[in-house]
Amino acid sequence: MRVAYGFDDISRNETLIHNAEALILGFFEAVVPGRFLVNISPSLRHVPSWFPGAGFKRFFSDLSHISFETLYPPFEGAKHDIANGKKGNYPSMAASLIDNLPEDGDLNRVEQENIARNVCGVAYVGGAETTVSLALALLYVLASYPDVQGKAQAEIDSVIGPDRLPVVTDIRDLPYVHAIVKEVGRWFTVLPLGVPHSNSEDDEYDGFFIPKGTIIFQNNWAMMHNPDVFDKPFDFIPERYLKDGQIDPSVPDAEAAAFGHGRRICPGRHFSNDALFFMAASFLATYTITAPENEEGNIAPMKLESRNPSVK
Ligand code: HEM
Repeated sequence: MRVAYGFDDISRNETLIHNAEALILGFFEAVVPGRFLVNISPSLRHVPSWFPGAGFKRFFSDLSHISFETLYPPFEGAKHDIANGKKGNYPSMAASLIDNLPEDGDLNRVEQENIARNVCGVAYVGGAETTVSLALALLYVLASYPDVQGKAQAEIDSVIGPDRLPVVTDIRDLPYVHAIVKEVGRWFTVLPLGVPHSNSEDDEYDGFFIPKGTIIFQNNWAMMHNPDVFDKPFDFIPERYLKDGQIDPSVPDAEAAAFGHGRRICPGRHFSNDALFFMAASFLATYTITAPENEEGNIAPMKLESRNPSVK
């Protein structure tokens, strides 16, 4: 929220977070092939919304309302803040895009403002659930693998010391923490089947004919857990990314598949990698993450699960 719009105000953020979550859940429900009969029989789009079986119309009408609420109020809020000289304490995408908009009355103003609004909205919606999900996975693995956590803390103690907190540029000097970030992205694979695509022309792959318009899922999870590429793929082993104590760039990381492929590959991957490194290094420098204890004082089993069937 702070990166997209520069907002720090928790109560203001709560509404926006709530709307964005509802939008993401709705989006992932909507893209499930066959979820709505209208995808199979497009003529159903002509039936009125009160007609039995036309629940999809109400679903999309609600989603369109949530989409409006997610896109417009925060951007208008950022514009209002800037117009009133409140730039916020941190740089934000909205602040820099709004600063560069053409003057009111310029012929390009409406189009450029639309683009700026959508860029901020998509960055927030696309980045929030995914990065938060990966951050939870990070806490889970740190609590589950105390030896990994201990090695990372020892690295931070020896490189950074007790007098300051780590920053993003420390990544070069903290290869073990960097390897944890790479391994959690591979091991967890936030969007296991990516985002569905469709081919615009007939195609053939490996002897299979793929007619135009086929819905295609990428099995990113399988690529990131391929035993021919990764030894013990289900184990959490940051060391697989290290060679002679440094990051080994020849080992495929999340950027090889977990962020999608081709020209629609996730544009937020570098930001997300940096954000996760920053979180990991900050947690490790200030806390020791442990699994919760049950009433008898024993370690309670943990389960990593998400409300969203597509984002783990
Ligand atoms: C752990 C974090 C993230 C993961 C695992 C992730 C994963 C993905 C995947 C799999 C896609 C679909 C790519 C495809 O169609 O093949 C995607 C698209 C996208 N992501 Fe991310 N993402 C993450 C974080 C972010 C962040 C932080 C941002 C923005 C700041 C972002 C913005 C986007 C956008 C705008 C798209 C749509 C791109 C397009 O369709 O052209 N993502 N992401």
